Amino acid sequence: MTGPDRWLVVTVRVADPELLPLAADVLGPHGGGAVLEAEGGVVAYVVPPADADAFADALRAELADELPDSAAPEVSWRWQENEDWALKWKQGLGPRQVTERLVVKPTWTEWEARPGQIVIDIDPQMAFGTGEHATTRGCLRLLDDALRPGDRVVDIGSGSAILAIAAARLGAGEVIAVEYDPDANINARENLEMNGGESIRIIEAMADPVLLQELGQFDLILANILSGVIRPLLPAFRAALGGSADGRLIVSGILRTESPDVIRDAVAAGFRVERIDAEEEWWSALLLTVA
Ligand SMILES: C[S@@+](CC[C@H](N)C(=O)[O-])C[C@H]1O[C@@H](n2cnc3c(N)ncnc32)[C@H](O)[C@@H]1O
Repeated sequence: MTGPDRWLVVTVRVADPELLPLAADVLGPHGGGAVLEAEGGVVAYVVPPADADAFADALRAELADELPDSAAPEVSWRWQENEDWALKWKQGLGPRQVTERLVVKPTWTEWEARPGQIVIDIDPQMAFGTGEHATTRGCLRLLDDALRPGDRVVDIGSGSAILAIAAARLGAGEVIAVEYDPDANINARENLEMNGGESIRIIEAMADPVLLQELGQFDLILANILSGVIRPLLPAFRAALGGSADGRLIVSGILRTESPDVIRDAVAAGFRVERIDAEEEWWSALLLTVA
């Protein structure tokens, strides 16, 4: 495990739990994109700033700007030694069989793979996407079913690149990963190397309609980001799938309570819901393009 000697562990609580994803969106970039739901709110491990109180004040101001007043965000922080943190991760984690074919495991654990099984090694670092989150697992389950050999795939908000790696190992012809967080991408590149994913191209950028248009046409798009990011991008996703006879979009990072709004916008953009995968409070879906 690399990183500083200690982390500033920052927790944001909000009055309305439905606003937690928005709080995560504000906190995420400070913690390299990685946000856990714990301690009654959202938590990020932040590289120690020069002044923790000043950092917390600046974060409070940012939250006040980005969240509705009803959120009433509360920010608290504590220090945690890096060694303990790494150990905590290690002690709690093991291999996870996500589908018949797909297994995700930390490198220090063993898994005896059956013929045809795909084992992805991901060490928990600062990037989101270890298989420990319900949204990642939802995407992997839908992807295992939806991917066709030779597909051109883009993974939007790739984090650790776990979904991009799975797509490549399931037989995609070309995979592009888009992620704006440089720290996540350092981790993602290590993961590509560890999993034979060197052919996957990582684009370090904010996904927007212009970038999507530049990247060309795809058969399958993966987007495990927050619903607030996904909804405005749905028309651009639809356009990027327009050249495929069989365009598929897998979305996640959506709370069950947010799913009606996502479905409404997806239908308006030219999709229909093919399959839903819900785990805990999270909702993921495979959407198909309609003519
Ligand atoms: C919930 S994580 C998903 C990581 C991984 N794909 C998975 O399924 O586990 C979302 C990631 O999207 C990135 N992200 C959020 N909005 C983005 C945008 N507009 N463009 C590129 N990356 C974005 C975040 O930095 C974060 O790493």
